[in-house]
Amino acid sequence: MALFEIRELSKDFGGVRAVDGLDLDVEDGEILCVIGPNGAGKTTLFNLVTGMIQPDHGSIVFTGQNVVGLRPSQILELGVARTFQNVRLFPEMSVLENVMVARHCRTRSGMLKAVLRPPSFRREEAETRQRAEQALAFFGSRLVGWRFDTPARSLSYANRRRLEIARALASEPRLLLLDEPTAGMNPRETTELIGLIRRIRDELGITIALIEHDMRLVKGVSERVLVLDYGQLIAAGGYDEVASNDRVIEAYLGRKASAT
Ligand SMILES: Nc1ncnc2c1ncn2[C@@H]1O[C@H](COP(=O)(O)OP(=O)(O)OP(=O)(O)O)[C@@H](O)[C@H]1O
Repeated sequence: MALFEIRELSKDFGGVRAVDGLDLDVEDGEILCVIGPNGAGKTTLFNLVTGMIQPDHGSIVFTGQNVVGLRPSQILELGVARTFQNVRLFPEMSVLENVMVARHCRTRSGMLKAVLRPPSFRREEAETRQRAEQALAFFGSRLVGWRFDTPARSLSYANRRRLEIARALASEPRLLLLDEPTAGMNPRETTELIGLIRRIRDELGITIALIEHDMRLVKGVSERVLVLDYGQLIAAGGYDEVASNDRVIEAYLGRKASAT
């Protein structure tokens, strides 16, 4: 059984059909890239899958459960985490606090316990801290040590993007959705991220789907590439297969000369 099954998924915005009758399976443990020209429906697809918007038609089944109609927090609890095209952190909170907060979906203590601080709360808090530190340690020396206490707003852009991924990891997802993770990164940082994405899958067993415009990353990391155009799946396969597909060249690569 696929980890994720999408059937006949459609979403309209006024007169625009952003996602148009999409059928799509994501296999457990794969690294998948979703590409396509601007406005092809990639972000809308991620928004539908994470419950941020509701489809007009179709089903989205994650580990056997239809998640259409669930709230984003419920979908996160089931194990689908994401990052955003525009980094969304708590700028005044520290690096460590940003990640600890993201574990909220895995903790049980409520407001009362946070005020009274019984032993069960302190145990849970210690575990939350430890798990957050583990998620940050995944990025080598970049987000650890003195950086734990640094406010997120003072991080470099690349480190903010890494912190967003650490936040998603801290929620212990089975499926991680990354929306343009290399936006604003230089070539060296992009190469580093390719290695990191592979490690997330290999070491943590997390299935990864990413939207990306940077073809170095798409080529370097994806085992399967899906190409959307006008909300429809026009091609799927390995990078080389997709890159030589006439419909893709016409719809996407032809319009983006840098995609080689
Ligand atoms: N909230 C919205 N209201 C109205 N139209 C929207 C909304 N969200 C997306 N659209 C439209 O739906 C279509 C698909 O947009 P979407 O952002 O999903 O594309 P994309 O492939 O992610 O593009 P990009 O690569 O530029 O991020 C576009 O025509 C867009 O203008």
